[in-house]
Amino acid sequence: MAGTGKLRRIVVKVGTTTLTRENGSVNFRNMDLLARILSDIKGMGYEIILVSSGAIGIGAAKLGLKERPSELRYKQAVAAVGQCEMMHLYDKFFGEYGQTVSQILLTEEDVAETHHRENLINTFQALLDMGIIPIVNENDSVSFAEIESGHNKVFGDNDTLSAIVAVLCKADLLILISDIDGLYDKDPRIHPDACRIPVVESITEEIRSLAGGAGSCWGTGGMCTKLSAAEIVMARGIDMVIADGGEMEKLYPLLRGEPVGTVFQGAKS
Ligand SMILES: Nc1ncnc2c1ncn2[C@@H]1O[C@H](COP(=O)(O)OP(=O)(O)O)[C@@H](O)[C@H]1O
Ligand SMILES: N[C@@H](CCC(=O)OP(=O)(O)O)C(=O)O
Repeated sequence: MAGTGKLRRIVVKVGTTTLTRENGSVNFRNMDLLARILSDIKGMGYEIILVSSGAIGIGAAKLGLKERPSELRYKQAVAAVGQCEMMHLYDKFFGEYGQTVSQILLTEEDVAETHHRENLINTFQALLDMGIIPIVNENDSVSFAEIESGHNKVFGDNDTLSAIVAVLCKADLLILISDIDGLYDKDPRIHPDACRIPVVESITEEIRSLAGGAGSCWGTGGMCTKLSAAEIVMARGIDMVIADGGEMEKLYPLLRGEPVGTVFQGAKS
């Protein structure tokens, strides 16, 4: 696990719930903190790939909408506005900490088609070689898998997308930053007595039965898609951690191997 071996390449996924508030406004504090900590961690010698949700949430904030649009074409239009604004903010915040960022927007076909996939892997490698932080999102204005699908597709939400990116880039660790510090034995928003599960060794039916949907109108997928992501990376021997976006400083002890959030242990070969 983190902190114990030659951990080097980390995929970090951040959810809409960390980048925006429930009232719909952009959480600049969290975006700035994320940029500062990831820049710092990169300075410690790690390679960082950021998978960021938030195009629709940040687009809605920019347009003054009070809730996520429900019609597909409006979601896609809002995502087109929000992706631009989100990258502007990342460029600004990461720039403050001396980093260059880049944008990679993906659809399912980009990963499924061999030639596209190879190009994609080469692009990630070249960016990392140049010390640039790739920031990935689904290409929401073109693809409707993620923003419409629910949990049943192989590709179709940023939790799963981050797992696919982690596998493509042969990452050592996937960190999902959410509005909650891990998987609980029931949804803590509904059950205040819920207990956090510190370590998961395999995604059993019992573990699946604990996962509920998104906790707010801004998040999508909830724990269901996070467990799908865990299943993908664990099968490839990659660890995954769910960590709390409200306690981002805990990424430091996490990388020292201290117990943080819920750790999903990758299969040992
Ligand atoms: N068993 C569970 N343990 C923890 N959180 C759960 C569980 N079941 C459902 N959830 C919900 O999942 C939410 C996080 O997922 P989501 O809303 O999609 O956020 P994100 O934007 O980080 O992807 C939590 O706020 C919580 O309400
Ligand atoms: N691609 C969409 C995010 C969809 C998604 O998976 O959101 P989240 O549950 O916040 O990770 C966007 O950028 O708004």
